[in-house]
Amino acid sequence: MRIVTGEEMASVEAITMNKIGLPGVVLMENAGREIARKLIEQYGDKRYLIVIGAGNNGGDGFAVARMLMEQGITVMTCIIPDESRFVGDAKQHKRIYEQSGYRWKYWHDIEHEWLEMLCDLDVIVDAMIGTGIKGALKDPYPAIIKKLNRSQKEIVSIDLPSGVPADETAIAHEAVYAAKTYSLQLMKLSYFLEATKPFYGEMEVLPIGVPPATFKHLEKQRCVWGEEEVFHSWFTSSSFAHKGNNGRVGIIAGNDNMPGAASLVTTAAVQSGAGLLTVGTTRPVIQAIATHVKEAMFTTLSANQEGLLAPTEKELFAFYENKTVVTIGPGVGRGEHVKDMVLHAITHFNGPLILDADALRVVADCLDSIRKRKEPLIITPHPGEMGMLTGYEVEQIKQRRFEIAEAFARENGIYVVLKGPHTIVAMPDGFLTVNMSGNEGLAKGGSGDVLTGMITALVTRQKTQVALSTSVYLHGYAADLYKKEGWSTESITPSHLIAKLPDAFKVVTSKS
Ligand SMILES: NC(=O)C1=CN([C@@H]2O[C@H](COP(=O)(O)OP(=O)(O)OC[C@H]3O[C@@H](n4cnc5c(N)ncnc54)[C@H](O)[C@@H]3O)[C@@H](O)[C@H]2O)[C@@H](O)CC1
Ligand SMILES: Nc1ncnc2c1ncn2[C@@H]1O[C@H](COP(=O)(O)OP(=O)(O)O)[C@@H](O)[C@H]1O
Ligand SMILES: [K+]
Repeated sequence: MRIVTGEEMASVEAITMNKIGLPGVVLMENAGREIARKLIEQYGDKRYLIVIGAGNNGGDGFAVARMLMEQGITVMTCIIPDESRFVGDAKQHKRIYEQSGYRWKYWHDIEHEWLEMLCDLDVIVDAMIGTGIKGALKDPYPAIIKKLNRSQKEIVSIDLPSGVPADETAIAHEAVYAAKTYSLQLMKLSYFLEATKPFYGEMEVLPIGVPPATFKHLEKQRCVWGEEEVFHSWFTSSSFAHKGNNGRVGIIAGNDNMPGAASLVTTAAVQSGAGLLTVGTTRPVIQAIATHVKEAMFTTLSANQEGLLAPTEKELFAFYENKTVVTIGPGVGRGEHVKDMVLHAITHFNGPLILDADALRVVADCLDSIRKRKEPLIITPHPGEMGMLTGYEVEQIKQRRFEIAEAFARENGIYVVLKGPHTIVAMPDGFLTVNMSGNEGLAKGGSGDVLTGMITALVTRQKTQVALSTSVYLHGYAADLYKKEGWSTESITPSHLIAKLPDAFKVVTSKS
């Protein structure tokens, strides 16, 4: 499922109409039929108010109103702008509605009896503004939206909650708080942002007949990576595989005060299929974790007086030998020692390199070396770490996460896993995948270490993009499985996630 901005949606619709030859009125008819069908399925024979704006979103509203009325359902249709404002497909659908014998009223004529009207209606359909919103909301929309939001009625928005932009533009005005949003054909980007998602309520995508052939014309390709994609992209190990085929994994993690991070990343990698795994860490960390990570081998790396890893060049070269992937970061602590180690791996390790947690703090200083690197480099920042890398405030990262992740991946030729609800994976060529699994049970120290372990294991056995997007999906899905079993999200810990991986991984062999 693709994710688009308003402009991108308009561009695929334009190709549908102008090149493929499917008229806009037909798309609008399809939208009306799908939405009316859904409304009847969800709410049945209730009393509806359809609130219509002057653009094509309003045109959808006329189509929905007509189709509900054709079923004998009670509908009150009201329009906000002067009727002369309707043009094109919306004008055509207004005409079809009127020629079918149905009536509408002006909003300003019914406004004074709004409170009485509320007693006689159950569902409000918001067909005021969709992807065509421009700038700050103009009168009378803010006041109308306030009224609708206060009505305590079920509001269903067509395509977008009116007032919410489809893209990453911040909203500084009123917007409809919908109980449900029926998004037309493709998902809109603002659904994935913390500031705008709450306006959507429950979101469902309804097909309106835009041919998939048009999607390849989209300049930016963004997709949801879910169960279907995980299943179809998975490359199964051969039954003749030996441990060497499943990756010789090296993880540099932990410090004397943080053995837990090393333990979580390692256990998650083992549980995700790593063939041979070596942990490079301090002696005390090895003593602390060796008994419960039985499958791992250990290499003692030098530490400084504070118990932080400070491996010598010789130790690092020896560590890279025969490794098909190296991961650096979880629990390594902060300090100069980290920069030396990370820069060394960027320059001298000839394989996929994953940088996480404390290792990310030094990435901004290593960008010249990163750009020269040939093998894949993967970073896994949360918004705070992404802020450090790019110089943006955390709030800016959250608001413009698609744009920032994509730009950073492209400019530096790397893979960016920008974590948080709806984690984004950005590829060096600008392709983005977005995750829909996971819940607030993951918002705990150590969850990121588990994800990094999973990525480490998968990167040597799958295409890099598949390994990253699939790890992110399964990581969140493991948390969702607990929720489905009735666990409270408070009780889900990173260790539980690892214990659930065998169930989560069932997705790669069979669809539920
Ligand atoms: N034939 C088509 O073009 C199709 C369009 N579709 C629908 O059309 C929508 C997009 O249509 P449009 O591009 O006409 O745009 P919209 O109908 O989403 O919005 C444009 C209308 O909103 C008003 N508006 C914009 N910004 C405003 C602001 N800040 N304050 C107050 N009013 C504002 C404009 O004056 C105009 O009347 C989609 O969301 C979808 O619902 C679908 O029916 C598919 C077919
Ligand atoms: N509310 C949430 N919903 C979904 N996923 C979440 C949520 N909060 C955190 N996560 C996920 O949990 C992980 C947390 O990683 P991170 O912040 O690096 O934690 P840590 O450094 O403590 O391991 C990421 O994969 C993130 O996407
Ligand atoms: K709308």
